[in-house]
Amino acid sequence: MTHLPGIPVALEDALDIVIPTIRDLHFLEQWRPFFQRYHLIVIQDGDPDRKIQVPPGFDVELYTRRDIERLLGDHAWCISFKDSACRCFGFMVSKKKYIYTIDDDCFVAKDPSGADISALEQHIRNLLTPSTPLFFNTLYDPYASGADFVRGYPFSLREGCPTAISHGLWLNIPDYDAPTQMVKPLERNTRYVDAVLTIPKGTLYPMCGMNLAFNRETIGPAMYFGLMGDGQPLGRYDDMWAGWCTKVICDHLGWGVKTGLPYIWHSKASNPFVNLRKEFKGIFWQEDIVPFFQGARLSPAATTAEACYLELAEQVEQKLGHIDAYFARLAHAMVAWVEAWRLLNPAPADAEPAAVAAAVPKQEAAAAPAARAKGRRVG
Ligand SMILES: O=c1ccn([C@@H]2O[C@H](COP(=O)(O)OP(=O)(O)O[C@H]3O[C@@H](CO)[C@H](O)[C@H]3O)[C@@H](O)[C@H]2O)c(=O)[nH]1
Ligand SMILES: [Mn+2]
Repeated sequence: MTHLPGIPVALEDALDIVIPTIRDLHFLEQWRPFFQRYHLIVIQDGDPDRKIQVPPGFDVELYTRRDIERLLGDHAWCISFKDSACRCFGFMVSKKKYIYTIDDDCFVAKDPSGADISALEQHIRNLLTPSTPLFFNTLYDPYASGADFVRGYPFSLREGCPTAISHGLWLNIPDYDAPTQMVKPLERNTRYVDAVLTIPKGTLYPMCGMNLAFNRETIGPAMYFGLMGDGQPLGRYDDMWAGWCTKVICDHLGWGVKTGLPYIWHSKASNPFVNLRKEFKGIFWQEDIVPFFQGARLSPAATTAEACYLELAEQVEQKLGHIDAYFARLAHAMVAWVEAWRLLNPAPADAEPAAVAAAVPKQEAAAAPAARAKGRRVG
């Protein structure tokens, strides 16, 4: 990968890697050259007493369900259990400016030349260069080396917008929904497309959490992966929910979302029948959810991700509550998430408090346990 002047190839002091897992973490061995210099936050889902194997030499902070309950107290209910959505707890406990999240069945992919892809380096490049959501550049990423804005691109727009999210893709097992997986069980993604695109303002997209990086200081408070898994009617829409909420907020606040490079190698196809059971309500609910987000409007007073998120939570309850009682619970969970984010990331003393108390339903409001997040150091 050719170096971009002024863009660092690593951000070990400014980026944490978040991994949700129900498995041993032997996959890290292949990422060692790329990840060893970073702090890893592992969210161990399922049985908190299971001892997961972590290869030696990594700087790992491990959190189990028991830690989540301990640190969040009565707010812990908003963090999903038995679903990869639990990863968002890692976003909350991190203290770094950037987050990279990856699944434990994702490995280092190779580009067409056969070279290992430095996924993290490409995500850092995507995040540290501007996005172009207001006007589409037909030669893809104008900030990439060997590319630029094409003729007719307004010069007034060439500074671009700050990038909030970098959405990477996957070779081998594509992130298909269960019905598609069932009719195309043998399909593998072998196409390496050498492009990074800004998703235009006003356009939603299906965000996958498998290979994702974002600016935690800007869009982090809205990167809630919803109420999924155990006890919930929905699964495998965790990243979709976060993607729809954050895209509406990025559009409102003038931030950009990029998709494309880097690729990782997704090695394991999860069971399509289990996936269908998790997804099926989402498959028809999303025909109402997507128009809701397409029509969502935020007020000019909402100038932070947190304030935007609370406005969205109210609209979710008002406009999706008729579909199923789940959406009122999800709206309350969105508010509890913001409250929990505040518990672990208190705003600086001179910051303006955004009105939350009014939005938090009494039965789910909670005493604020004094908590500086501390997981168990492993490795
Ligand atoms: O209950 C669970 C199940 C899994 N995990 C961890 O989450 C990731 C993803 O799990 P897996 O690779 O088995 O599932 P996929 O279907 O490939 O995941 C993709 O589908 C999306 C649905 O949420 C998800 O965003 C994608 O990642 C692994 O690290 C598991 O260990 C878990 O923590 N809890
Ligand atoms: Mn997987």
